[in-house]
Amino acid sequence: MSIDAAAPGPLTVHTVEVPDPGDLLAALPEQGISWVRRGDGMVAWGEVARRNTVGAERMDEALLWWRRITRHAEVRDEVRARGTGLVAFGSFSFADDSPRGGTLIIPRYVLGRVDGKSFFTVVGDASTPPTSLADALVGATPVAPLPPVTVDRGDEPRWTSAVAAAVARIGAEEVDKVVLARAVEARADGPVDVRSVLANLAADYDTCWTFHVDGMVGATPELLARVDHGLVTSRVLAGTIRITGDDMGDLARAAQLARSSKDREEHSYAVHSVTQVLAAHCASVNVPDEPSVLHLPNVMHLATDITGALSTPVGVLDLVRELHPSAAVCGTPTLAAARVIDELEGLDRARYAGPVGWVDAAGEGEWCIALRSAEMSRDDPSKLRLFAGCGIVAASDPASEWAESEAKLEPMRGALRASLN
Ligand SMILES: C=C(O[C@@H]1C=C(C(=O)O)C=C[C@H]1O)C(=O)O
Repeated sequence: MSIDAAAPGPLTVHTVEVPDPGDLLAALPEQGISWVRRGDGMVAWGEVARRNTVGAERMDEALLWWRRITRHAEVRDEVRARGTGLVAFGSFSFADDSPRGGTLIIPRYVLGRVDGKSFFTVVGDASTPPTSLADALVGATPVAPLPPVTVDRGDEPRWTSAVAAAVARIGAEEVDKVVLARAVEARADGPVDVRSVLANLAADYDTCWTFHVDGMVGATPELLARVDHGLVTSRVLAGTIRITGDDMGDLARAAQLARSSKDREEHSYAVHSVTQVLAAHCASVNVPDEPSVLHLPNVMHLATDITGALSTPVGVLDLVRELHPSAAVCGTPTLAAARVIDELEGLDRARYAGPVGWVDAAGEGEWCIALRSAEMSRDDPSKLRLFAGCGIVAASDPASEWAESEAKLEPMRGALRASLN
């Protein structure tokens, strides 16, 4: 089943090079789209068309729609770099049965910077007059400062008993690994301007992808799939410790993380699930023998960058469809883990832990997993729902997993400058 926006007539797309705009997020009008990492990437605003889908076929339907539109578009691309020409941004629910489904959005304007080149794209139809960047920004409102925000603490006994139940199900050999998540409500004294949240996330988590697509906002470290000139890359994260601020102690704990058999086991499931999918589409896949340790301001993760040269004619969204849900956010084996999640979690994850990213007309693009994130309420701009989850294996301890989930909530709580309720 799908909810279709009227299919637009043939689109005309024009990308030009522009002088470096400086801070991309500072240029973003209210409610815009963000895909920014280390200061580069894209911001986008206005909406030419969107496709909302729900159900198990949500990504397939969105992809078909996208292919139909790109086939008919007239594109004049004077820059020819990553993200230029016609692009769509999207976000999809974690679960097949989530009413939040998924969406692909074609924005009217895209401002981007990649490899030192800045570009501006305008999407319209044959009757759209030429628009400069300055024209496109007319009427943009200044960023509203954040009102005071409080965040719930969450129900520790309930969640830790779900973790204990998951450990028991693993002990009973029903699953090897399962990822359990939880959500906390954030409430502000007034409307939250997503741009101040994005600015804080980008400042604090520069190496993560600071995203905002269709009300889903966050700074994720996990790359599900990037396709660039036929080369596919995926960054698998699984196995986590929190940063304490004591540098020597944290370094020792990083070394411990790299040796920990519990974390290595959790990590290997996630690497295996991604490698299997990529191997079906690449002549060879490069998987480092040992994971590295990724340092973020709040946590450290075991990380493996998997790469391959595509040997079948698939695009990034085909890969995303096959990779989701990876063992990093669901578990192993996938179907059994999804069932345990359904039974123990008691949560609609909505777009959390689902794919978020962008795709271009050639099917290339970059998609991450929507982690360290929050869903903004559609009805009330002063409400958000923050999510975090943890991979549970046989050796998991419920209290440590709670502490880990707290650390994973930190990016969004920090970006909201929230106090605990
Ligand atoms: C589920 C989350 O993170 C995932 C789970 C991890 C783990 O359990 O070690 C690490 C990174 C992510 O793959 C989250 O941030 O909410």
